[in-house]
Amino acid sequence: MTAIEVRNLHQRYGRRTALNGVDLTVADGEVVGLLGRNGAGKSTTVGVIAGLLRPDRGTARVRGLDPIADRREVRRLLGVQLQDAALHPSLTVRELVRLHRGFHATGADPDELIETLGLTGVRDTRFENLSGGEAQRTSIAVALTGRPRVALLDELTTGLDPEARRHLWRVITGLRADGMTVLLVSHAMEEVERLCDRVVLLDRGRVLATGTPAALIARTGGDTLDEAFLTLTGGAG
Ligand SMILES: Nc1ncnc2c1ncn2[C@@H]1O[C@H](COP(=O)(O)OP(=O)(O)OP(=O)(O)O)[C@@H](O)[C@H]1O
Repeated sequence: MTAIEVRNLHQRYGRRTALNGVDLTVADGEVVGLLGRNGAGKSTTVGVIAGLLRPDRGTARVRGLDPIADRREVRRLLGVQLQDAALHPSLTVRELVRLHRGFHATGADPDELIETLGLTGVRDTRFENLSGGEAQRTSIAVALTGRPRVALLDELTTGLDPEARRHLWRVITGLRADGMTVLLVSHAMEEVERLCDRVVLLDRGRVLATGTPAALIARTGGDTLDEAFLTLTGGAG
């Protein structure tokens, strides 16, 4: 079964072309990194897959379902963590996780999830008073409340301290072992090398390269994914 299938996506914002024919496939159980320079079109792609944005052209499918036409079914399958998630500011971490858990017929135990994300110490703190990293982890907890089969994680660990980042990598590795599929937007190449089976590199709204991290490194003749990224996007030197 294909978890995510994106075909020929085109999206413009006014005169700016954000997506210019993006194709992307994520197999069930795969962890795929979506990489690219700022403005390459990663969040726009995620927005289309999440059903938040109707593309000008092209299609997105989540386990064969249309994110807009089949919104209810897709919501059951999909967990979405967005950059700068706007959660209700005056609710506490625990209230937020419980509230979102209530949107799903089945799902994770809220207190277990709070513990897993390392948020027990701030579970009674309002969202508006959390630190950046705590707010980020709360948005991930909210994305995982329904035990999604497919997760879209947009900048999973941006703004997290090194310990929290490593902790989260272990969380994702564990969820993956349980069969969760992940599309991970990331600028952190170490994270991508550790977590991802495959990467899709976007550049100016097109797929520039795709393959395993090791294959991209080999293809560019460098030693690290950082170098491969810079070589492929023309940013080296
Ligand atoms: N709502 C919008 N209105 C106008 N332009 C937009 C809008 N959203 C995105 N864009 C533009 O579309 C392009 C792609 O943006 P997108 O957010 O998808 O990039 P990204 O790869 O996620 O970038 P980043 O790494 O900075 O998060 C950018 O040029 C951006 O300025």
